[in-house]
Amino acid sequence: MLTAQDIHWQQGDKVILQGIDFHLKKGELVGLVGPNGSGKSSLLKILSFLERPSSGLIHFQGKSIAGKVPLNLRRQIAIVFQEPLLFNTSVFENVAAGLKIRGVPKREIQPRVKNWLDRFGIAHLEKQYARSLSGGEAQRASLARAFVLEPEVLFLDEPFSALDAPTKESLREDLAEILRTTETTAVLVSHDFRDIERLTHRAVVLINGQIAAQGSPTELLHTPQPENVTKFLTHWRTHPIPS
Ligand SMILES: Nc1ncnc2c1ncn2[C@@H]1O[C@H](COP(=O)(O)OP(=O)(O)OP(=O)(O)O)[C@@H](O)[C@H]1O
Repeated sequence: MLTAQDIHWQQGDKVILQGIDFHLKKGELVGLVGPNGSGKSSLLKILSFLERPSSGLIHFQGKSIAGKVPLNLRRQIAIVFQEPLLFNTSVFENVAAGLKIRGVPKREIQPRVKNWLDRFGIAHLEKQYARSLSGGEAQRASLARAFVLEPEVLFLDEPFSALDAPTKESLREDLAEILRTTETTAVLVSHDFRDIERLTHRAVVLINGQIAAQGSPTELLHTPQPENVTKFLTHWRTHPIPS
C-alpha cells in the first residue's frame, strides 16, 4: 500500500537519506531502528508526507505521490509523535477534533470517541483538560486521537520515549493488543528493541541514512549481519526482552 523507491533526502549540504527502498503491505507493522542521527525520523517524515524527498518515487494506495498530496490520501494516515501535541481543551475534544474536521456527523463522533477513550483506558478523563494530564495519559489521548480516525497507515515516532519505564510498559502492552485486534498497518520509530520485538513484524535498520539490514526482530538477532549492523544490535543481544 506504500512504497518508496530510491529515496534521497538532502538539506543544504547534508545528505540525510540515500537510496532508500521501502515497502509496506496492508496489515504490516514495521519498525525503523538505528543509531542516533541515522535518519529514522527523517524517513518517517517522508513516508508520512511531512517532507518531500529530494529524489525518488513514492506510491501510496496505488497512486504516485508527487507534489502536493491530495487531501483524500493525506487523510488516510495519522501520526503520533514523542511529545503528544494536544490542544488545550478536554480529552474528549482532543480525540474528537479530527473527526469534526472531516465532517463526521455528531451522532457518530460521540460513540467513536468514547470507544477509543475506553480502549486506551482514559474514559474517566474525558472532561479533563489536556494540560492536566500525566505524560502517559497524554500519550494515550494522542494515540486515541489517531486511532479514532481509522487511518490506513499509522506512523508512530518514538511514542513512548518520554515516559518512565512502568508507564511505557503498560502502554506498550495496550498498544500491542490494539494493533493486533485492529490489524492496523503501522510504521514505528523506536530506540527500544523491546518496542520493536513486541509491536512489529519487521525491523528496518538504518545506518548513516541507508538501509543496512531488515528482517523480523528474531532474524536480525539470530542470523549473521553486516558488521555495522552487528555492532548496533549488540546492545540488544545483551539486553533481551524478558519472556
Ligand atoms: N531539516 C533538517 N535539516 C538539516 N539536517 C537535518 C534535518 N532533519 C534532520 N537532519 C539531520 O539528519 C540526520 C538524521 O536525523 P533524524 O532525526 O532523521 O535521525 P534519527 O535516526 O531519527 O535520530 P534520533 O535517533 O537521534 O532521533 C541528523 O544528523 C539530523 O541532524
